[in-house]
Amino acid sequence: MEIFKEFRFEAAHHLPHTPEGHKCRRLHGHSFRVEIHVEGPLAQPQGWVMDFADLTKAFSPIHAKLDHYLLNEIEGLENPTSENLARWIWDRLKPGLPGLSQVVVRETCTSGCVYRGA
Ligand SMILES: Nc1nc2c(c(=O)[nH]1)N=C([C@H](O)[C@H](O)COP(=O)(O)OP(=O)(O)OP(=O)(O)O)CN2
Ligand SMILES: [Zn+2]
Repeated sequence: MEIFKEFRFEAAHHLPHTPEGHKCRRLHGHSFRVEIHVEGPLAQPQGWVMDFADLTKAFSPIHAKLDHYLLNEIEGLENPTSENLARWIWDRLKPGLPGLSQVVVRETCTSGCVYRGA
């Protein structure tokens, strides 16, 4: 069984490796949405994989590092594409959340990335 929780944060970024004149080379912002998925058996008698509140606790320090920051200034996010951000989040969550199965980053309503650890 797999559960997920969605989190939101506001942040600015620019993509320094895009060609001259590319719109994403300019500083701009997004209302990012991040889904954290965890897979595992149903614990009994609770009848859940894990408490959604524990997902919130696990994501909370990461949220604090991202929300209302310029992502390019965060160590490891100097090139903050959706792909790099998804992997950055995964690397920080996985040690404390062994059942982590998927990180989804949505940059806009129509663009995003799914990372499953490889
Ligand atoms: N593979 C990736 N491509 C792009 C990324 C990325 O992280 N990974 N990021 C961007 C920009 O950050 C941009 O802000 C989002 O891209 P895009 O979907 O092109 O934005 P729009 O909402 O303007 O798209 P339209 O659907 O064309 O309006 C670019 N590419
Ligand atoms: Zn962008």
